[in-house]
Amino acid sequence: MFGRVALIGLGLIGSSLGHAMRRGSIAGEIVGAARTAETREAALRLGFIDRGCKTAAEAVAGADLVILCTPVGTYGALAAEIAPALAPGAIVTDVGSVKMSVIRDIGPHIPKGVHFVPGHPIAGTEQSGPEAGFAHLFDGRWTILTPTAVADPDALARLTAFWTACGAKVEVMDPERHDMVLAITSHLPHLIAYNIVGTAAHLETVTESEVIKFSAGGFRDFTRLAASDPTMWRDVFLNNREAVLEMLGRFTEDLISLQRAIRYRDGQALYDLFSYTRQVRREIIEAGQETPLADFGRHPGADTHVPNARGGAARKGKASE
Ligand SMILES: NC(=O)c1ccc[n+]([C@@H]2O[C@H](COP(=O)([O-])OP(=O)(O)OC[C@H]3O[C@@H](n4cnc5c(N)ncnc54)[C@H](O)[C@@H]3O)[C@@H](O)[C@H]2O)c1
Ligand SMILES: O=C(O)C(=O)C[C@]1(C(=O)O)C=C[C@@H](O)C=C1
Repeated sequence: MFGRVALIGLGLIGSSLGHAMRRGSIAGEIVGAARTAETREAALRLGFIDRGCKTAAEAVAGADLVILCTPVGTYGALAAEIAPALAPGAIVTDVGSVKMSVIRDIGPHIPKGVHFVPGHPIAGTEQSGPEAGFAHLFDGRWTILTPTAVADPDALARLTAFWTACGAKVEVMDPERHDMVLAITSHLPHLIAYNIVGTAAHLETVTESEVIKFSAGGFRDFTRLAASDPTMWRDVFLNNREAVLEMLGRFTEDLISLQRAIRYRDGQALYDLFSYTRQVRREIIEAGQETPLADFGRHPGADTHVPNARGGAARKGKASE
């Protein structure tokens, strides 16, 4: 499918892509860029690259497809570094968890004749580094592509075929909508996890009690998310600031409603919400995670107001409507 693919960053996502490319015989040669010899050696030993380079500029020379797999805060400097070395006709893409900032940071550096199509696989774990990857990470999961208005249709089609060959289902989305959707479905859950684990750990320290030792399953589920890579998530929150703050505002309002329901012993309100959320979970499982992305944000009785794919506004009413 591609003669030479350059992976910039050989952590969880870079290594998983390398393994997936091997599995599907997608690339003639996989070149990987990592700053440390230790990472390059691990990648060669694990067999998901053919050649390791110390710099990104070295790795992209002669590549037909270049995939940035580093934290989103690095993209501007990396794009500036690789720009002069990119081959004419190459496709540059990324896997970053935020899309507006990626377009802002990479877009201006892309030379004429090189095609830029941003992307984001909605698949991952709390692990990081070259040992963390595996070939089936993307199987049956969504990858969202957010081409700009000037994107080359052929490059978009080739990248769609690439992700499909890696096992993913592909959806094209407006980058602004992507950032709003992911703010509520991925970024906020991580923020909540970081916060609750931090609060519990602090409580344990100040009360000198064994809060964490006796932690229940619910708390342990949060600790998995809260173990995710600090650099990656720092960059996500700094680069999806507006959308996360918007969703955090809505979340806080809903949390205060719950607080009031508990204070005023409004069991019906609690029961109604918990029944609804249980149904959401069942629908996701029944759909085998195939719940359309456009369906997020439904809430019983809520006047949920979600920007639609064209940047306009789509109102969603009660779930039963
Ligand atoms: N972890 C997930 O669940 C997940 C899922 C989807 C997308 N993403 C996105 O994928 C990207 C990579 O995340 P990951 O989970 O693979 O992280 P990771 O920490 O496992 O890997 C990132 C790698 O990039 C390297 N790196 C950092 N700066 C670099 C630079 N300037 N030049 C070269 N290498 C550099 C790091 O040393 C590390 O090996 C991020 O943009 C993240 O937002 C992550
Ligand atoms: O499953 C996990 O551990 C993840 O955090 C993966 C997850 C997510 O929130 O679903 C995290 C960040 C991404 O950009 C995409 C996927």
